[in-house]
Amino acid sequence: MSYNILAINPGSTSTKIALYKEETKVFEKSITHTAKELEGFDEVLDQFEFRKNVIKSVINEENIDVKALSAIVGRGGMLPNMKAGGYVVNKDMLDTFKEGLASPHASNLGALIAHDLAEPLGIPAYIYDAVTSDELQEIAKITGLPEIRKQSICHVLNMRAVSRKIADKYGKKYEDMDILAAHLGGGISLSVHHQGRIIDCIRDDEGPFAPERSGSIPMLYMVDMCYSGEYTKKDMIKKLRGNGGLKAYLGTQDLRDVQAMIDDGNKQAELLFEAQAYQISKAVCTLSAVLSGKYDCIILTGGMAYSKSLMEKISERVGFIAPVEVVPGEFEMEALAMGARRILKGQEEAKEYVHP
Ligand SMILES: Nc1ncnc2c1ncn2[C@@H]1O[C@H](COP(=O)(O)OP(=O)(O)OP(=O)(O)O)[C@@H](O)[C@H]1O
Ligand SMILES: CCCC(=O)O
Repeated sequence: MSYNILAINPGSTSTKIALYKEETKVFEKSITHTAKELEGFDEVLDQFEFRKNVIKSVINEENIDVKALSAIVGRGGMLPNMKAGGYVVNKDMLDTFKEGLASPHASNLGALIAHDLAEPLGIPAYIYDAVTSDELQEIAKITGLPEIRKQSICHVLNMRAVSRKIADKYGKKYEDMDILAAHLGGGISLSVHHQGRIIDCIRDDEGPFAPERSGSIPMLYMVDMCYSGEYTKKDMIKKLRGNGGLKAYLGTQDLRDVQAMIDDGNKQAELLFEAQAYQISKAVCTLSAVLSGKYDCIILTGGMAYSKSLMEKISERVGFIAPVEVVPGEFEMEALAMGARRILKGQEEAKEYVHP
């Protein structure tokens, strides 16, 4: 039996769509959404019809025979109570989104749209390796306040996909490797993979600043800003995700622009580039303690991993821990489709989501 899988990935500034026939990508398209296009939507879930129509247009343009689809898989969002791997999009999951129990994130639309498109076709809708998949060991969940338990949030989908690729390269099973991975995209997160499980992570709000995110800030400054009366909660969250990091300093979240600024002699851009490498390296070193420095490798992935100079600066600082593997870009569409394929082939069981 051959499987045709449609993968959809709603991101903060784009919607990606891909069709896989078995392991082969038939096409992939990324539709960029301008800030102006999205500014009319108050909440992420308000973008449902807009994003769905974008996907439907691509389906029409690419002449996809939807009747031949075996399943639709969406990127999993900020749902509570998730483990890594695949889930069937069920009623409990849809209710959880509709009741606003998932923090806002564009990927929340993945499940909703996948379900809406799959239901009339009588095929399953899945999500895979959701952002909030949480398999942290107990000790990693402790914070300094008893009322706050750390919840895992990281680029699970890409970091697990790249880790599997590196395991292949090493001729080993992913489940037999100890890997420290850093996803360096518009947002940055890092994770420790031990026996196929992410047992600790550095979330995007507790680590390095990123092209469009503030990363961690000494907390007393944040408390002062929150209570200054100048900012709403929404403003503050936008500083954390969307308007922080390189963008806040230099007006661009594109590392290539920053590199061009440096070439033009911009000293602030140079300092920020150094600081970006410095903070990422410190985060890698922090996580290195989780497995007492014993890692098969460190993986640097995501869009920023295309920057040779950034990779050299980080490798110089962290290479003493383990070999550094640079895997530029992201493999999220492939990871979604291959996850769904494993489920369809019976190699992996899709979990049933339970309302929290
Ligand atoms: N060839 C390149 N050289 C240097 N930097 C690059 C290159 N290509 C992309 N980047 C940088 O990578 C960053 C975006 O990475 P990526 O595309 O992985 O992020 P995203 O998908 O928007 O967000 P996220 O990965 O957080 O979901 C940007 O700063 C971009 O400028
Ligand atoms: C760190 C959460 C994942 C994302 O921002 O895409």
